[in-house]
Amino acid sequence: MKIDGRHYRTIWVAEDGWSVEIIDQTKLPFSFETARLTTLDDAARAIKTMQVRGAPLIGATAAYGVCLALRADASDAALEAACEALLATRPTAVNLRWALDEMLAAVRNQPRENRVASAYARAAALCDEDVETCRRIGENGFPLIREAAERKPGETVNILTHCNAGWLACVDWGTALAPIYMAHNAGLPVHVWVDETRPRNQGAALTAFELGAHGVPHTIIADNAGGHLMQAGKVDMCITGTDRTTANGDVANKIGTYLKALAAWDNGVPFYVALPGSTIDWTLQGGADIPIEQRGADEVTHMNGRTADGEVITVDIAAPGSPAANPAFDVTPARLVSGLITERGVCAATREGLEDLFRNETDMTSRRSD
Ligand SMILES: CSC[C@H]1O[C@H](OP(=O)(O)O)[C@H](O)[C@@H]1O
Repeated sequence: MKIDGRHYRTIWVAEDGWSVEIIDQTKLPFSFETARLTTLDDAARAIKTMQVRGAPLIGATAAYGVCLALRADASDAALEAACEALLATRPTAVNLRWALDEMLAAVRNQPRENRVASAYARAAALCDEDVETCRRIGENGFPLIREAAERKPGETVNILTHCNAGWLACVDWGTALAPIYMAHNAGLPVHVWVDETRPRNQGAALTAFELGAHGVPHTIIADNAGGHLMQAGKVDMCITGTDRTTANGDVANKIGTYLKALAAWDNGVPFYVALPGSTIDWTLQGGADIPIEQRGADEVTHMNGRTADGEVITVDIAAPGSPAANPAFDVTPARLVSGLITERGVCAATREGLEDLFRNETDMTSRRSD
């Protein structure tokens, strides 16, 4: 998408033809900075520290992490070690495993002298595919917003989203935000309630940043305000992303998603989840088996922010010495999901719905377990 009129993806190969540039999302929204990855360790660190985040972008970064590793050593042992190191960075987003499977399939049977070129070609193709996939998610989700607008002519369609599932979570377009961009671009009156999304504030810092940059009307809200707004009839639908959706339609997403889905269910508000096929884990038959990342307590007890004189600092926000727990994701059962918006269409959050859309993808032979 565009930043100050210039088009960006979230990740790209630098002019030297081999190092990898990313938008450093830990600097947003107060500073737009890029970072250059030149080694496997750089790529692993970028994922682990959330310089890049979001399931599709984590996968894309891991793909280029394999490229950087093979430049240093294209042996079988180095390839396996690189995939193992990257897989260990964050456990919940299945796109990480999916992307590594794709890279292994592209290079493992290549002679060593061809591996680097094959890896860069596959990584570039994964990024191009993600852009097209997310664009199609936008196209397939757009009618849901248009129909909501037709039900309330002349009024604004209010959509609640949680965390960041926009173009900053992908290579471009995004998943949950893609239909919103399409609707805005088509002139539909949309407004987005943006959950701040504690503790890392991806909503307040990233979703608000990218919606503002694109001119989409939005309001940041405390995570705990969504249910109240739904009770007041101020939310027409919810659309979130997902980091891993199981074969039966259970959805792992940023912590707090489940509570929004419960509030939506209680208030008759449609709750949609947008995802690419690469986020479906066909090896899991239910959400109870999804690994939930436990991140550091400091993310809960501390907050980054900008002071009045423009300095970005980290402050304590909790009673000193109190322990804190930080599960980074939760699982929304399929029964609370109104529909899954994918690049192949919209389906029910059921095995049948997913298999109807992804029939040729359900072959388990190409999927490794975590
Ligand atoms: C399109 S995937 C976006 C997904 O990823 C976020 O998690 P994180 O920021 O920790 O990588 C969140 O769950 C979003 O819904």
